Amino acid sequence: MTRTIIAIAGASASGKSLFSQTIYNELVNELEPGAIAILEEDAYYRDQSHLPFDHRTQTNYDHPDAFEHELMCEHLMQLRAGNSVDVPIYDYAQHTRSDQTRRINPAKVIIVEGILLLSDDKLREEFNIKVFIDTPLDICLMRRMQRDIEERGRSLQSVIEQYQATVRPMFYQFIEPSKQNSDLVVTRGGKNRVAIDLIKSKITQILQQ
Ligand SMILES: Nc1ncnc2c1ncn2[C@@H]1O[C@H](COP(=O)(O)OP(=O)(O)O)[C@@H](O)[C@H]1O
Ligand SMILES: Nc1ccn([C@@H]2O[C@H](COP(=O)(O)O)[C@@H](O)[C@H]2O)c(=O)n1
Repeated sequence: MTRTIIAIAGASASGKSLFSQTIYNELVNELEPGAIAILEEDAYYRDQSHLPFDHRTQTNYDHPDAFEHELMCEHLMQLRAGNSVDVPIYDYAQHTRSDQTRRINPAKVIIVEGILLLSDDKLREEFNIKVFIDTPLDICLMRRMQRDIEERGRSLQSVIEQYQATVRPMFYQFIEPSKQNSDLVVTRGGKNRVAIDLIKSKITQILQQ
């Protein structure tokens, strides 16, 4: 069976999760069970349980080295080959993996979302369709502040410091240039209805082949 892997990349808080999740939620009930799956790059942040908490807060989470991309690549190859994989579950408040995993079955269409998907040569080879969510960075920062404080256990001060030290510089060094590797650039993030419908139609077409 041919499987299609769709990558959704872009800055932190650009709307990648909302975009991917909207497509998934709107399709999942009208498709046969197991036709579509969703996978997050964030699940592949390296395990740091061997480090004290204070050290874990100092990690540059926007540099490619923060991710175990080799494991992600291996999992994508396994899914393409028709095998299930056990994906780590990441804990943002603890800055490390939890001891739980989530089983992902080999769906015909797999949506993958994450900040650095298109900057990694090996990972890029696994993607059939590459989308870049292009949201202005000031909008991303506002959304990130709200989300990180409400959902990821952060203080306003820590969001501002991390943004200046790593998030913004790594965006310009790695994420923004990777836009050139995309097939499609989507403006207005997770609520671009035309783009959501286009990807949904493409997925429906793939599943009918
Ligand atoms: N177009 C949009 N309009 C309003 N809010 C949005 C939009 N896109 C995303 N958001 C919100 O911004 C926050 C970050 O979006 P999210 O999808 O989690 O970003 P990412 O996955 O790129 O980090 C979330 O709270 C989300 O609901
Ligand atoms: N312990 C961690 C791990 C990651 N981050 C930040 O998450 C961002 C990527 O996730 P998005 O959902 O926003 O795409 C990335 O910019 C990291 O800075 C973190 O703060 N702490």
